[in-house]
Amino acid sequence: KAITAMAKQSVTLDVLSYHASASLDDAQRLRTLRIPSSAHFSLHELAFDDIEMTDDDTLRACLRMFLDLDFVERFHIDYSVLCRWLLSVKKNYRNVTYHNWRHAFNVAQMMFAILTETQWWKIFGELECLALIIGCLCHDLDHRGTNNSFQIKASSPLAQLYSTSTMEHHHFDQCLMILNSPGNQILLNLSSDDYEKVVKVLEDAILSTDLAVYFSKRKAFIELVSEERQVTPNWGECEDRRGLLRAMLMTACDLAAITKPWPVERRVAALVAGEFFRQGDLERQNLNLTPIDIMNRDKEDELPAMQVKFIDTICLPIYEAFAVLSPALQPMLDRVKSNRGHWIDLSNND
Ligand SMILES: CCCOc1ccc(S(=O)(=O)N2CCN(C)CC2)cc1-c1nc(CC)cc(=O)[nH]1
Ligand SMILES: [Zn+2]
Repeated sequence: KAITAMAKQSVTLDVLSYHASASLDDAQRLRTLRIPSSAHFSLHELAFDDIEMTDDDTLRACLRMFLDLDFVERFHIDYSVLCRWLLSVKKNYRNVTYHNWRHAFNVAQMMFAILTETQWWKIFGELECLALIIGCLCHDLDHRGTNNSFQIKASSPLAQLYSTSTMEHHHFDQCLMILNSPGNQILLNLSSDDYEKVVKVLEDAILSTDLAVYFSKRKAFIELVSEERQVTPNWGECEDRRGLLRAMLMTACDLAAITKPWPVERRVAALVAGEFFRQGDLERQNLNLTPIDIMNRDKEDELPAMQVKFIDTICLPIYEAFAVLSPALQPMLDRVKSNRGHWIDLSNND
């Protein structure tokens, strides 16, 4: 009991140093910017690339997504509160190599593109779509560039709080903290019933981004897809099926760099590797441990082979299932396969 309280205390201190709310004038400035169309930002593209965008562009693109999904009207979201909330979310991502604001933004854009291109937004309804988009933007909040097993090995304050899905529980904590911060309460005008529902879907969505949770749910999803072979209208009626599809959607969006054109995938894989190798360095220096291969700089030349394994064991199953559910997602599966070819070529050169 004392340990938990102490851990909570030290995490709170740790988190407080990082829980920052955006400044009023930042929000004021964002609020006055013109918001271009989703076509201008290519937000409906499954092959979307944010490389040309400034940070301001990413914030305006998020405002565009909220406007086009009709969230502002439907949930009476105060526009300046929405601006402040977006800035606070962005501010609570750290400057790490991969798990930063840009990753969160790309995951949210992929969710927007899939929900609209497949018309699945009709299955989930506005409340669950709101929770999914908020969940994508918040799903890696305050990530330190180290994974769950590092937290346990380092017995970090977070690991003392959460022994499973350590980081994902923290991301959800941070998400709620920002949603409940004065001036950032975009859900303020929801009925208490709707608020409860959004928070429940939000928690499931963020916890679903733990690959361990994906592995535990994937079998049921693939079996369901092989029976149904498409998203029949009655998918919407069954809460469990909707929950399963939401969980798989979060993973599909979280890993979506693997489905992008080769120049994008190659660039993002380098960021993932950079963050993994940094964790490996920390494990050597601070924990006196030999890092696992994927985090071991000395095994850098095995990276293409690792990506092929990543594609075969984690990515292909989910994007194959999605391509069965909706032909609109076939291009994602095609690009995963062509990226696999590039990684195979690179693994033969070593
Ligand atoms: C690019 C640097 C190497 O990157 C990887 C190496 C190995 C594997 S793995 O499938 O064998 N596996 C995953 C589950 N771990 C628990 C054990 C290791 C995955 C990646 C990888 N992960 C992501 C998601 C963050 C993105 C990405 O592009 N590549
Ligand atoms: Zn993520």
